[in-house]
Amino acid sequence: MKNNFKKKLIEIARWVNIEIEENNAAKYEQYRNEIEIWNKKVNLTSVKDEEEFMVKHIIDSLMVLKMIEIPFGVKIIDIGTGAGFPGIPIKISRRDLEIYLLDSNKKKTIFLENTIKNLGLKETYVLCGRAENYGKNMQFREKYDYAFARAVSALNVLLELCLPFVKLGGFFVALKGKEPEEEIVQSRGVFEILGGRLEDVIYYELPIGIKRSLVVVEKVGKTPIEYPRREGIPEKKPLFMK
Ligand SMILES: C[S@@+](CC[C@H](N)C(=O)[O-])C[C@H]1O[C@@H](n2cnc3c(N)ncnc32)[C@H](O)[C@@H]1O
Repeated sequence: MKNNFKKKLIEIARWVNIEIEENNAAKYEQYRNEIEIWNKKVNLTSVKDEEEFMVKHIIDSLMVLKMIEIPFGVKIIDIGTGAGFPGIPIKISRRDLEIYLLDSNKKKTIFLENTIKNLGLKETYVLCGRAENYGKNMQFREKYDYAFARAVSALNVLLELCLPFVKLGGFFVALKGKEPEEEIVQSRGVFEILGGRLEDVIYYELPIGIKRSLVVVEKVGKTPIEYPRREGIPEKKPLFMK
């Protein structure tokens, strides 16, 4: 029954010490309903089960707020946001944040525009296009306090796509699986090339025992202007140190 959604979400979130307010739970329900409707025509998620949706999409996104102290009112970009993860759940819980949702898939960005309007989320903006192109545009380059990315690419590729957006002193946070170590080793030297420094790896567990991690990278130097390379190259020829 629909009314159970809010109660169930609040309860599941409490298993991992996340407190969801009743009115925000209603927003999450509305968001889920939007996804369900649009999923018939746009491939937004393969997660159909309600509880799985709560855990793998909503709670997993909110874990970022639980694990990292994000200051009031900062500017965030979610790169390869898809249906809005982690950006939209983060915005629902933290209305003070200014959120940019970037994705290259036009249909997904139409869904996002529509959903933001229906949910009444302020200071939430949708960018349609490739991270490689936006990252070269001075209007967006080194303008964000935080960049997030979940399920987009391997870490060495993500560093090239995401670090250009981050201000000096800001952070790029990659939402990764339970064993990010191999990707971190593969990214050795790449952090430095792009002006990053591996700050922390945070491990956590979702309510149904799924293990995940956050790779936190601080922006300590400017990203050289030749990065990101042109569209498709970061993925095709990831930066790699021998
Ligand atoms: C597997 S989905 C993940 C979506 C969401 N972050 C999540 O965790 O559910 C990856 C998304 O990244 C987008 N994407 C991949 N490469 C991109 C790029 N270079 N620039 C912008 N978006 C990109 C795709 O269009 C897709 O929507």
